Amino acid sequence: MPRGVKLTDYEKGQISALFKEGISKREIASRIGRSDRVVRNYLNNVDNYGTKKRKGRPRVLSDRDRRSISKATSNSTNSLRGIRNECKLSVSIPTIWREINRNPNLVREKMRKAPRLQQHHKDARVEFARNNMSRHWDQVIFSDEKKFNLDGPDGFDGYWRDLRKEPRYLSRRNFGGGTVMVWGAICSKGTVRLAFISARMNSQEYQNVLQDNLLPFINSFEGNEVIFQQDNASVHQGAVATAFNLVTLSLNLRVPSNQLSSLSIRTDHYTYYAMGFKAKLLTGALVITNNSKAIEKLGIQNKNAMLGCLGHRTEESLRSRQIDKQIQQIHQQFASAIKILLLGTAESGKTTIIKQMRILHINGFTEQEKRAKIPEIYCNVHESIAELVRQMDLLGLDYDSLNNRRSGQFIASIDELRPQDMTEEYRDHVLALWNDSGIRSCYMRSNEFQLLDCAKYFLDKLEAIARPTYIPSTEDILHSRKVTTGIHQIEFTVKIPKDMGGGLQEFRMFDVGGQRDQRNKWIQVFEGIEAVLFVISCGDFDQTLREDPTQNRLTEAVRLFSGVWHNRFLASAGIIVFLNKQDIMERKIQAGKSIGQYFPEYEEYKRLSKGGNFFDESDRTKHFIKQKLVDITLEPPRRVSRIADCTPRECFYHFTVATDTNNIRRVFNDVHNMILTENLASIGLL
Ligand SMILES: Nc1nc2c(ncn2[C@@H]2O[C@H](COP(=O)(O)OP(=O)(O)OP(=O)(O)O)[C@@H](O)[C@H]2O)c(=O)[nH]1
Ligand SMILES: [Mg+2]
Repeated sequence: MPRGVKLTDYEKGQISALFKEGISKREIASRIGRSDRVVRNYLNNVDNYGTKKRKGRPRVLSDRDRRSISKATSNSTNSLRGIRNECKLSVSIPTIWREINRNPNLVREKMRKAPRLQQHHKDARVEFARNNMSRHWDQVIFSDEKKFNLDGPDGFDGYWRDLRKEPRYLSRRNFGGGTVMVWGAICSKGTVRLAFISARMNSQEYQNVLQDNLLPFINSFEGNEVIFQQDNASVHQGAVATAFNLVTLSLNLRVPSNQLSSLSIRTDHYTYYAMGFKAKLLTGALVITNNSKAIEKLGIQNKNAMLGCLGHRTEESLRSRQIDKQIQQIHQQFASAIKILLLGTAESGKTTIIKQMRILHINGFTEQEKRAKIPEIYCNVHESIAELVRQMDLLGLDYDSLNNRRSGQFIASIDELRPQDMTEEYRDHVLALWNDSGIRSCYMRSNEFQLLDCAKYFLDKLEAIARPTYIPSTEDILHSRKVTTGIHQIEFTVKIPKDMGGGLQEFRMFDVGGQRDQRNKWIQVFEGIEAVLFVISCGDFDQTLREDPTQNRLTEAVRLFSGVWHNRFLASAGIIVFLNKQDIMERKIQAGKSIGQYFPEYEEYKRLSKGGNFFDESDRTKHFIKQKLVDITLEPPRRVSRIADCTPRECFYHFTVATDTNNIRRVFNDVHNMILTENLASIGLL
C-alpha cells in the first residue's frame, strides 16, 4: 500500500501546540484534517518522525533508466551489452536482462525469414514470366547443389513445445557428425545422376561434375536444343567467367570432339524465381558464360557467338572440325606477334610511345644508350634557343639588356649547327637569354612559330645538362625529339592476363615518320597489321604545320585520321586513337587560350553540350576533339572494302600523356586486353 503524505512542519507545530493544551489526539486529527494514526505516530516519536529507512537494497535503476532500457530494447537486435551502452548505464548485464524480463511487453524471439521482394524484383519477375511464356520448359535442365547434415538441418531446430510433456532433445554427435554435398539436376526427361561433391567445390571439380554427369545425360536429348540452368555461384562463374575460359574449359573437360560439337554458347540471361531459389537462366548452353561485367570489360561484341549447336551426326562432325580449327586459330593468334602500326602527324608523339614500350616491356635504356642521347639533347637545346632568338626580331620584341642582345647574336652566329660541347661560354649565353623577359614573352607566343615541345623542359634544366658529368635520365630521353624518317620497328613480349589464359604475347610495333613527305612510305607496312594506333596531339590546336604554315596542325591530324579510317588496306585493322599531349592542352587552356579561336564550331558544341558532364574547359575541349573523330567514324564507308566484311567497326579512344610512363602503362594494358578480346571475337569465340 502506498504511504501517505508526510506531515509538514506547519502541521507538526499545530499538533504539538494543540496537544500541550490537552486536546485529545483524535480531536487534533479531526481539526487538522489528518488521520488518527499519523497524529499518533508523530506524538509517539516527535524527534525521529519521518526518518525511518526503506527495507532492502536500494534500486540501481531509476524509473528513467528503466524507461530508456525499454525504449532501446523495443524491436531491436541489439545485445544486452549494446543496450547497456546505448543507455549509458553502469550496471551489470544481468541487471539489464532482469529489467527486460520484468517488462511484460518484451519477449525474445527468432526473426522470421521472409524474402524481401521490392517492387523492382516483382516487376522483373513479371517481366520474365511474360517473356518466357512460350519457352519450351521441357528443354530446360535445372541444376543446384545441396548440403545434407547428418545431425539434422542447420538452423531449423525450433519446435512447438507442449509444456505438459517432456522436452525433446536434438541428438548431436560430438564426433563423427558431418555433412554431404550433392549436385543434382532435373528436367522433363527425368533426373540426372546425383554427384557427391566436396563441401567447398572448386571450379575444376564443377567442370568434372558436368563432364561425368551432365554430358552423358545430354546425349539423351538426341539433337534437340538443351538449356542448362545454374545459379551463378562463383565456382560456376569461375569455370566459365570469360569466353577464353570457355575454350580452355572445353579442352579441360577432355570432351570427345563429337560431344564438343553439341556445346552451344549463348550469353542471354534472365533472373527468375523458381523452386524456391533465385537463379539465372542461361539459354542454349551447356557451359555458359553470363558474366555480363566481364563481357563489357572485354568489349565482346558478338554476345551470341555459337560454338556449335546440337544437330545430326554429320553436322556434328562438321562442326567438330570447325571447332578444332578455331582452337587451332586461337593457338596461332597467341603464338604469332600482334602487329601494331603507329600513325599520326609529325610531333604527335609516336616515337615517344615506342620509347615507353621500351621502358615498360624491354629493359629501358642502358647507360651507353643514355649517353648516346646527349648530342640529340644538345641539338634540342640549341634549336629551341636559336628559334626564340630568331623570332625576337621577327616579332619585334626587345631584350632586357644590351648584354642579352649580344648573347642573342652569339647564338645566331652558331647558325643551325649545335655546339659540339656545352662550353661555359655557350651555357652562360643561353642561361642569360632564357632568363630574359623578352625571350619569355617570345616563348609565350610560340604557337605563332615552330618551337619544339621540349624547349622549356630542356632550357629549364640547362645547368644540369651543361655539366660534363651529365647523363640523361629516362625522362630526358622521353622529352628529347628527333624527326623520324623511314620505318622503325620494336619487338617485345607482354604477359597475357591470367583470366585470358596466361602466357606471353609477342608484339611488333612499327614507327613511321609523320611529316607529309614521309607518309608515302606508310603503305609498305599496311600488310598484316592487326591494329593501328593513331596518335593525335590535342595540344596542337593553336599551331600550324612545320611543312605548311598555312595549315592548322589539328585540322591536318583530323583529315589524316579520316584518310586512315577510310583506307581500304586498313579496313580489317582495329583502330585505337591516343588523344595525346593532354598536359600541353591543359596548360594552354589554363593560360586562357580557347580552341574556339581556331575552331569556330566549338562555340556551337559548347552551346549544345551545356548540360554535359564536363569537369572544366579542358575536359570539354578534349571531348570536342574526340567528337571530331567520332563524327568521321560515323560517316558511311567511302567504298565497299575488298578486305573487310560489312560488320560495323569500332574505334577505341584514350586520352594520353606520352611522356608519362604510368599513364602509358595503364592505357597500354587496356589496349592489350582489347586486342586479345577482339582477336577471340574475330574468330567467333566471343
Ligand atoms: N609534354 C608532352 N610532350 C610530349 C607528349 N608526347 C610527345 N611529346 C613530345 O613531343 C615531341 C615529339 O614527339 P615524337 O614522339 O618525336 O613525335 P613523332 O610523332 O614521333 O613525330 P615524327 O617522328 O616527326 O612523326 C617530343 O619532344 C616528345 O617528348 C606529351 O604527351 N606531353
Ligand atoms: Mg617519330
